[in-house]
Amino acid sequence: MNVVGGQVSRSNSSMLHKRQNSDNFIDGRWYQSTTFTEDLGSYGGGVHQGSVWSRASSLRKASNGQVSTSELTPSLLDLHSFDTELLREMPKLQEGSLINHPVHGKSFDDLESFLSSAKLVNRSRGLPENNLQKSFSVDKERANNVAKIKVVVRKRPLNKKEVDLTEYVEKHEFVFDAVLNEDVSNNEVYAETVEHIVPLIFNRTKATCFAYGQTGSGKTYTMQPLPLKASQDILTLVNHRYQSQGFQLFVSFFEIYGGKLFDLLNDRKKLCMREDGKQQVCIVGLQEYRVSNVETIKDFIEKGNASRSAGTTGANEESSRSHAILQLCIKKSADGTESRPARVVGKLSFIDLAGSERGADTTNNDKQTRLEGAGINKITCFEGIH
Ligand SMILES: Nc1ncnc2c1ncn2[C@@H]1O[C@H](COP(=O)(O)OP(=O)(O)OP(=O)(O)O)[C@@H](O)[C@H]1O
Repeated sequence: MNVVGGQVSRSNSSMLHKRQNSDNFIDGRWYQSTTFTEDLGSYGGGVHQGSVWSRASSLRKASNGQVSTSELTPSLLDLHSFDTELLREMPKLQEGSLINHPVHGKSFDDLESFLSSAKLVNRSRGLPENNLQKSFSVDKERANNVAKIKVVVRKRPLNKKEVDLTEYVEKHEFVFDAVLNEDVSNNEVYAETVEHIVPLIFNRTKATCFAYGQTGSGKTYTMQPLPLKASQDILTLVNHRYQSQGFQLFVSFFEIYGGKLFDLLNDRKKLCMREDGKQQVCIVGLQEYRVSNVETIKDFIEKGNASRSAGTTGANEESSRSHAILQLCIKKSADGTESRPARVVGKLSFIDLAGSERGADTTNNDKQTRLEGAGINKITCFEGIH
């Protein structure tokens, strides 16, 4: 693999960090990438058939905590992820209608206080104080796009059916935040991607981790252990650092299959996705469960995984045919007790995307599998979701 720029390698592993170049198909192996985003507000999104969509510039939080307008580097893309809010089912809702509902926890109120207290608007644009209000609506919209993105590529070992085609592979250069070789364990993947984000969700942060890559590249293998490890760490914080502060952990799990939504923790009940007046995506009828011990979470995750739509493709015998979204939500009531309804404080979303499929991977597939593939590739664009 070609590498340019500085590298830092872990003393005890083959992890390589920062500014590395690689192919989607390198050294005869397929790669999948894990992307992690943190967001201060709402989410939108766009991933277009293997490439991450980015904007030319955005507000970005610097290491000193200030936000500045800057060009995005290739390794820090302004990708919107998508977020969901739970909505109780309402019998009179019409298909496709917009609905208003109390947005739990965050959004513009929190963001406004964040922006004004940090004087982000003035600092980032150099405007006089009295222009602050005038420019606020523009900045509010831009600040909603504030995102930190980390893109990590993991290389998997060849399987028995694969041959090493390294010498025939065209070389292309890409830049990632980290590249994890085939001897890196799932625990190390967790440490590299999710672990440091967990404490932030107790502080009004919503974050998304998703795996993206071709069918058979190892997305499910990589993603499946992450929510359980994150839950363990969340519960440790709830029971120790935040003991008696009224934080509660909730889990929900659903999939998008063939353009439809199914609740994986509620007998695959069909769900509706809607957008409210604040462009928040709402999953109507999705069940979420309060969890307070790791065993229960493990059971939920296993149950959800067992309910996922799976099939066989030319490239993967046990291919996920759906996009699966598992959310860990931290809530807290206003007074920290359980007597009042809890509101969302932060959320961690894990998205195991169905594999993007090349035509070459689907030549042996039957009609249903090909239609699934077309649907998967279409939905991967997240059109209509954000
Ligand atoms: N890092 C790894 N080490 C060992 N085996 C791996 C690794 N990554 C993936 N595999 C194996 O490769 C096969 C394909 O992996 P997986 O099902 O996770 O791919 P996928 O990208 O989720 O595919 P699809 O999109 O079709 O669902 C599985 O048998 C899995 O056990």
